[in-house]
Amino acid sequence: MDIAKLIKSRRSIGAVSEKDVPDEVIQELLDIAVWAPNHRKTEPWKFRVFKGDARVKLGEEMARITKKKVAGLSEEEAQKKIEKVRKGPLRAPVLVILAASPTGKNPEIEEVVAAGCVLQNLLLAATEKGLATICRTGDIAHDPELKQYLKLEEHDKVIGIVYIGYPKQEYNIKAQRVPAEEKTIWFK
Ligand SMILES: Cc1cc2nc3c(=O)[nH]c(=O)nc-3n(C[C@H](O)[C@H](O)[C@H](O)COP(=O)(O)O)c2cc1C
Repeated sequence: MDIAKLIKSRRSIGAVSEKDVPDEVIQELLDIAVWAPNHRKTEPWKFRVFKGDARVKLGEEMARITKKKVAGLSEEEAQKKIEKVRKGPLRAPVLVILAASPTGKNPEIEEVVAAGCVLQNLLLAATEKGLATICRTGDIAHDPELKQYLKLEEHDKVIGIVYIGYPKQEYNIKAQRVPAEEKTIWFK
């Protein structure tokens, strides 16, 4: 697909079927995604892939962590929040958690940006293959305890949880962007 068309047609889509996305397809997407620019070739990113029952266990871990953080909410609100977090990972057959892993060789922002480029590569490569994706975060994504569960280092930063699956239907989602012109000053 023409690159401009691909970039503009990518949309965040959460509603996917339970149909499995083969491991080889996910591996191929990750192998494409890592072709991102990165200063001093530090390649400051890590992936954690969840499929099958590992998603259930991830949801349980997220619920366990969330339970500790619902002070101040009513019993009903707390329960609702915990259950939402528990079920979260079941919304797609595959979750790719992408983290930036700053190496100290570059300013941290540069390493985070490089991982952000990986994110966009991943989303576009998936779109090109007819897969639906959405990157989600929320408080839980940045929780230090979750990082441990994900076998990430303390200084690693979760960029997002990318939900990947086959779309339930064809979507024609209207989207728009503020023209770049409105955010640009040219110096000539
Ligand atoms: C780092 C990052 C985190 C995001 N977190 C969430 C999220 O927690 N929940 C959500 O619904 N969408 C999340 N999104 C997706 C945005 O909502 C989405 O990209 C935006 O609405 C624009 O829509 P589009 O992706 O279809 O162009 C996130 C996107 C990025 C890049």
